[in-house]
Amino acid sequence: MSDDAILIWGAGAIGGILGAYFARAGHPVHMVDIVEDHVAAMQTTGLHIEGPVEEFTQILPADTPATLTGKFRRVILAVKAHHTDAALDMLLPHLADDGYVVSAQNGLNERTIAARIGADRTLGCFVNFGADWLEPGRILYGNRAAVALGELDGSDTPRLREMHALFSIVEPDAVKTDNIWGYLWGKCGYGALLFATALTPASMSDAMEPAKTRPVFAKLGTEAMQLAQAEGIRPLGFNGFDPDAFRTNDAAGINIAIDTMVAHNRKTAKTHSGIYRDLAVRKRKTEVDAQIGVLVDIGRSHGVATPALALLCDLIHDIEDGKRAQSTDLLDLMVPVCS
Ligand SMILES: NC(=O)C1=CN([C@@H]2O[C@H](COP(=O)(O)OP(=O)(O)OC[C@H]3O[C@@H](n4cnc5c(N)ncnc54)[C@H](OP(=O)(O)O)[C@@H]3O)[C@@H](O)[C@H]2O)C=CC1
Ligand SMILES: CC(C)(CO)C(=O)C(=O)O
Repeated sequence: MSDDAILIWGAGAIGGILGAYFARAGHPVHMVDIVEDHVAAMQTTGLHIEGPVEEFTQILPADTPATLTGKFRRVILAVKAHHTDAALDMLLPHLADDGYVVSAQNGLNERTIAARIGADRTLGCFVNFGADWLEPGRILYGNRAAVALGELDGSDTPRLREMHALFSIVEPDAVKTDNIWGYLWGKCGYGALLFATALTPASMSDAMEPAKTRPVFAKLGTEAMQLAQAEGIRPLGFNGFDPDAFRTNDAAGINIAIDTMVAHNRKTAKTHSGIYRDLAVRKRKTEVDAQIGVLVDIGRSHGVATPALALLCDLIHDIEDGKRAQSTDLLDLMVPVCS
């Protein structure tokens, strides 16, 4: 017998918001996280969601992977992309035989998950709302933004409709799509721009706006969207990111897209990306290998050079390793490769 609860594996910024909203709406939810104080807070005083979108506190059943028991049919994975494999090692003993995993993450994690459990047990998901884990039991919900769910083969299934209805509790405009890979690749392009903003201490908007370093953002987006094309994917846009403008290297279209993304991110209480927070606040490794390194590898497999993405990867590694400090100089340093 499997447990009817929705298992949220990784109850940080994204997983925490999903779980709190689902539970408040009356759905059975079970949270899992490796941070013991956070698990204790969710069980006792509750998970506090704060910020401009909504404020509420939700007490939630929660466990660490070590104390969890039972099998679950519906699992939402929301750990950082470089923790996907380790989290799968821990969660698979709890996945029911007829169960499936939804990846509420950035990157192409659905490939990793599908390789472990099969594409038929993997549901695709794209999230672009902004959130920060502040401390045990406290999450900032910075802004609403695009969300999409889809089966990896584009089909419409009862479980897709069920998950779409659940995510619509959090984001009423969530989309049920037959092209989830298009959204995931669109986010790979936007994600590359976010990594570039994290080379600097500036907010996402302040880092992206200046004319002199726009060629860096233009080139990163173009490399990523040309890779999507090489993979046979039709990338999709959202919240200002315009994949076609980047793919075709249309300077006017890219400028409009950057202006729109800057305006979108001026409205969030989450001023800096998750990458910035990993580097500057949490002082830990980022998802760069799992998000940008993967793109460089995909480029190599197609014989497509990705000099800007490769340099971005190196610079983020240098910051992680303490060899360089976050600075707008690092964007300047990328300009010659991107012009
Ligand atoms: N935050 C945001 O605004 C957005 C994030 N995303 C993506 O969503 C994904 C999740 O990010 P986010 O919620 O910000 O990350 P967080 O770090 O806030 O949350 C992840 C949580 O999972 C925990 N964790 C790590 N490994 C395991 C494990 N093996 N088992 C259980 N729990 C584990 C982490 O602990 P610890 O901290 O100790 O590692 C942390 O508490 C990422 O891919 C991110 O890029 C996408 C859109 C927006
Ligand atoms: C900025 C954001 C929230 C997308 O809007 C993101 O995906 C991140 O922080 O990595």
